[in-house]
Amino acid sequence: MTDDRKIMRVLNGETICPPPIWLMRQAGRYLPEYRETRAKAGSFLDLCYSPEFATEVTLQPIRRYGFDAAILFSDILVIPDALKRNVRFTEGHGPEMDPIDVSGIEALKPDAVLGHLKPVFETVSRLRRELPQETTLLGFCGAPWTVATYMIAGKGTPDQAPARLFAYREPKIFAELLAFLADISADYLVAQIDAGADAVQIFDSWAGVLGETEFAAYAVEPVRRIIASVKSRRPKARIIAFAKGAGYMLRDYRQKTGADAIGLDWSVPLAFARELQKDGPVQGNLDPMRVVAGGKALTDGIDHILQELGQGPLIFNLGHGITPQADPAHVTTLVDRVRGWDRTR
Ligand SMILES: Cc1c2[nH]c(c1CCC(=O)O)Cc1[nH]c(c(CCC(=O)O)c1C)Cc1[nH]c(c(CCC(=O)O)c1C)Cc1[nH]c(c(C)c1CCC(=O)O)C2
Repeated sequence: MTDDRKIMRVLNGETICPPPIWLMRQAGRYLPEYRETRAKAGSFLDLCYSPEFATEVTLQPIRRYGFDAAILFSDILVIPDALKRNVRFTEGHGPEMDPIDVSGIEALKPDAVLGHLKPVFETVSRLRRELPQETTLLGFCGAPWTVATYMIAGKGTPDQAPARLFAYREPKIFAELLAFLADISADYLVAQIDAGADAVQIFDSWAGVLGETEFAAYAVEPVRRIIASVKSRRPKARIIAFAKGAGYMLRDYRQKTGADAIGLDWSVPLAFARELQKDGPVQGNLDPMRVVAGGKALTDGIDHILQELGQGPLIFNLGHGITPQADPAHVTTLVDRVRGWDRTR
């Protein structure tokens, strides 16, 4: 019997025409209904830890656009929050937390993490009950490198220099931090899968600031460790790995990490993406600014991706998260255009 979840079929290597679609950050501030629920929920973390509100905002983009996947509403920084790093999201500042040092890393304990994240698993279970059967439910976590960059700087910085510097000065303790984060992230993903997630995505949003040697040690190795751990326990788990900005270093990223599909940002040339697609499914890679611009910038960008990648296993997505300025009507145009694509035309 064929699986009616199209995204799961693509993750298993099938080519589907037109390709299934979801958007990174599809639940978010560009939607008026999100802003309304967000205002009711209290702080951003309150929203993440409220199964009722988190379920509601996850479902909002599914109701509006009928995307082929719903992504659990949460944040990659719930892991440092569960590690008691005093994470806060203040209006206009982006995420902040207490910066960690060597002694702070040595004192980290995994024990209370999964207990703290119980409301997230409750959200996943509710979602699986409420979603249409054909909608793939995606769980996620941040890649250890990306999570560590925020933990060390205590915030996002333009090129995450504090974490790069820390890694050069303290390579041993830094590697220990990444291995620690990899192990709790693997447990976290397994718990999401057990609660009802069909597949999971690992977000390495800051992979692109790493040099070659560091990419191997800090981006590839910890993600490989997570995937090996998850797959040893849940062999049917399907995993998408998204290393933003990694460029040519993606050439053997799938093989080296064991990911089923790889996410591509918009800077990846489509000819190179086609090479990567010979080894398995790819996901991406429309520039989110094309969705803000609309018009010909939007439709040309969509058509180019469909022409170049539509003959192989593709999950249509953006190359990074949709931004608050995007017009919800442009998203309708995007979804209609992808769904209306006919490769024989
Ligand atoms: C680096 C990163 C973070 N969080 C995430 C990443 C990796 C992906 C990426 O690179 O975008 C992942 C994330 N964050 C959020 C989701 C929800 C699911 C979805 O994709 O719809 C997911 C998958 C909600 C969110 N996470 C955040 C918001 C906006 C906060 C709000 O609503 O007030 C949302 C909807 C806050 C957040 N969280 C983070 C930042 C840097 C910010 C501030 C930037 C911003 O405001 O857009 C950390």
